[in-house]
Amino acid sequence: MQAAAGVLGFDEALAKVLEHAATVPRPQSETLALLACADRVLAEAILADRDQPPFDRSTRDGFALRAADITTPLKVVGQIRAGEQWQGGALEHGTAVEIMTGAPIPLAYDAVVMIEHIERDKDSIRLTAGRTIRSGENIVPQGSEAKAGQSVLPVGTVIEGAEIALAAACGRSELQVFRRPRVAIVATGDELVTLNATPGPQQIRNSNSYGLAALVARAGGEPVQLPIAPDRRAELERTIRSARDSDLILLSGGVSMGKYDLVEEVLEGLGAEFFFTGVKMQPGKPLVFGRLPATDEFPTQFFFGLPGNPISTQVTFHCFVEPMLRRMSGAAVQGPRFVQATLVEDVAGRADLMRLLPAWWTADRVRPEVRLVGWQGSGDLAANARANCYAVLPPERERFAAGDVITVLLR
Ligand SMILES: Nc1nc2c(c(=O)[nH]1)N[C@H]1C(S)=C(S)[C@@H](COP(=O)(O)OP(=O)(O)OC[C@H]3O[C@@H](n4cnc5c(N)ncnc54)[C@H](O)[C@@H]3O)O[C@H]1N2
Ligand code: MOO
Repeated sequence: MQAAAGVLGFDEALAKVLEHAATVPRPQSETLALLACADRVLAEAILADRDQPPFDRSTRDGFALRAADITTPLKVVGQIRAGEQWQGGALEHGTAVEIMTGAPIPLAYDAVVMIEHIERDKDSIRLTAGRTIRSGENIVPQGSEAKAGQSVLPVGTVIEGAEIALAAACGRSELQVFRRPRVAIVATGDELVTLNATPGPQQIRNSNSYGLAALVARAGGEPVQLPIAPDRRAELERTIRSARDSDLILLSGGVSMGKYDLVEEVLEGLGAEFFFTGVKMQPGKPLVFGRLPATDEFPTQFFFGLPGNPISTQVTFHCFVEPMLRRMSGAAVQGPRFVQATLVEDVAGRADLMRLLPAWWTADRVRPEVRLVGWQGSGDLAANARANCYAVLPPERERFAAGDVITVLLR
């Protein structure tokens, strides 16, 4: 049964989700060991604990010197390795010091000449003909990357390798990160059986709960798989009530036109507000997005009723659930990851809806290309696993030709 709310175009539906995502308050925080912070979101700004670099640093193996001195041969009076400091006393005009990449520049000098750009004769060096050197060349000045006390990473940053390396450079072995939102996953359908059961000939394994759990974890949430809810009002309602202690509910199945598609009816009975009950897209048309009201026990709670067809479930997750979840995990509001690629074959679009078809995207540097993988429709998990993206074919255009640059949804 359909609840009272509209079917929206893709962009309108996405805007609706992002608008509600922006109202979600940031979660509580917790402190974790640095490496346990991967894929989490920063709940504190990371400050540089000292100047970066902490000294004027040589970026090349070569010779430190005064740039203005190199018009004549210079005398090499010593060397400085990374981790050392020049201890050799005053450095007169006409001198140079051999220096390694990463070593501190002596105060008296203002440039480093690469070893490849000099000619050496015993203790004397001179610039190879045709080479020049300017003051400051091959030196990164102290504090030029960050000054001590300066924020180098703001609250809300998703932590990956780059951020972990920077936090480590700032001496941080622990970070304050946001708690992961708990996401209840409820698969509905009388035909579904659990993974450890042997399915009867007409039964279907509940693959959606597993696919969703993996996607939730990757998007920064903590998946909570609830038992399969059969297509009976009372049991469905009981399962949804048992999910009220989570931050978000994802239901799969039971949102289309069938006699036993009860999800919206049961949510409506619980006082749900619906923001949309369908999106002009394929797969994923019956997608439902709404919010349950606060009760004495629980605050308001967003839910998505995802279409049961497994590819519809996954595509709608990437487009709509992931942006909401990223926000709930404390990150800035951001939409799905779209890139562009050249289509290598002709493909049919649909006038009335946006198609998102399983496809293979070659991440080529010069000319990324995309081709459809071929599928049997929105239940085809094997085709979905042969794909690495979805080719996006916007409405109001019935043909897309080989050579057209189109949008691709990454996953
Ligand atoms: N008369 C119409 N029929 C259908 C329409 C329509 O507009 N008019 N829409 C179709 C579209 S599009 C989709 S998508 C499906 C979505 O239906 P439901 O969300 O109600 O999903 P179910 O009917 O429960 O299941 C559909 C399909 O997916 C399989 N499924 C369901 N849950 C799981 C799970 N947890 N793991 C694996 N597979 C699952 C289920 O067995 C069905 O084969 O409706 C179309 N019909
Ligand atoms: O959208 Mo249904 O999602 O086409 O199978």
